[in-house]
Amino acid sequence: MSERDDIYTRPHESVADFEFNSAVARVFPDMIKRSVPGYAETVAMSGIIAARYAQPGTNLYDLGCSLGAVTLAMRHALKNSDCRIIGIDNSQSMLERAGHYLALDDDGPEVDLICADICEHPIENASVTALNFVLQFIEPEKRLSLLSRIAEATCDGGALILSEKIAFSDSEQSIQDTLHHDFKRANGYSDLEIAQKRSAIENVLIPETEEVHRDRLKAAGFSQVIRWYQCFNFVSYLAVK
Ligand SMILES: Nc1ncnc2c1ncn2[C@@H]1O[C@H](C[S@+](CC[C@H]([NH3+])C(=O)[O-])CC(=O)[O-])[C@@H](O)[C@H]1O
Ligand SMILES: O=C(O)C(=O)Cc1ccccc1
Repeated sequence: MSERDDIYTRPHESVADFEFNSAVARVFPDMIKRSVPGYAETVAMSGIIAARYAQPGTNLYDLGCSLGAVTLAMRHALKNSDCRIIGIDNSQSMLERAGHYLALDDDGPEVDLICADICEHPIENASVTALNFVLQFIEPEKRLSLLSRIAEATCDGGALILSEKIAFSDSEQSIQDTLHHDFKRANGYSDLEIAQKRSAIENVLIPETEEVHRDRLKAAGFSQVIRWYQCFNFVSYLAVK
């Protein structure tokens, strides 16, 4: 169903900043699977975690839902619940495709797909929120306010699943970068594709260290933060209110 990601195969004189446009939406499942180590596990376990932390009569959010992979995992994991699942993304191209995937697989609780900026859209009555590889694309100065609004909207005992590409403060950075690039190469990306994608995301995907993430999650109002998954420089945290 998804086409192969060939967006950076040809040489570009100057590489434009990466954006979630229709060309990216078209190849997205292939792109994310070949670019993010552990992506499939992160999505599947987000469903398992959501089922554990969901509370009756609440909302489950998938913020920056793209094609709705986590939305679908939550819906499968919560088949007989009265929760509402809300997927939000500001890319119309992504949401249109998410709508098709959801229509093909409509078993489980109701899902709303909303085209909006997650930094602006209200979040309310949440028990579980997934922010899966999205905070890294939000301007750093807006990140605390988004996480604080999520924490504020989350009921006691509710949770945030935060998945991110992270940065390291020491020599671990170059080891993790090398292994990540080896992963991409093993998945069929050429050195040119890897280099051009790296320039495209340089100014838009801004990773931070684990320490910054943990301190900010606490400052936002979450009482406990655990790292439940890591594959190279891609990490997933569970933050419980
Ligand atoms: N301000 C914003 N408001 C709304 N959406 C945004 C914003 N900024 C970026 N996005 C959206 O966040 C998504 C990031 S992809 C998430 C993968 C998904 N979670 C998955 O588990 O498959 C991750 C990646 O491509 O590395 C894109 O769909 C953007 O349009
Ligand atoms: O970090 C990278 O090198 C990536 O390619 C991650 C990524 C995956 C999908 C869209 C944008 C960035």
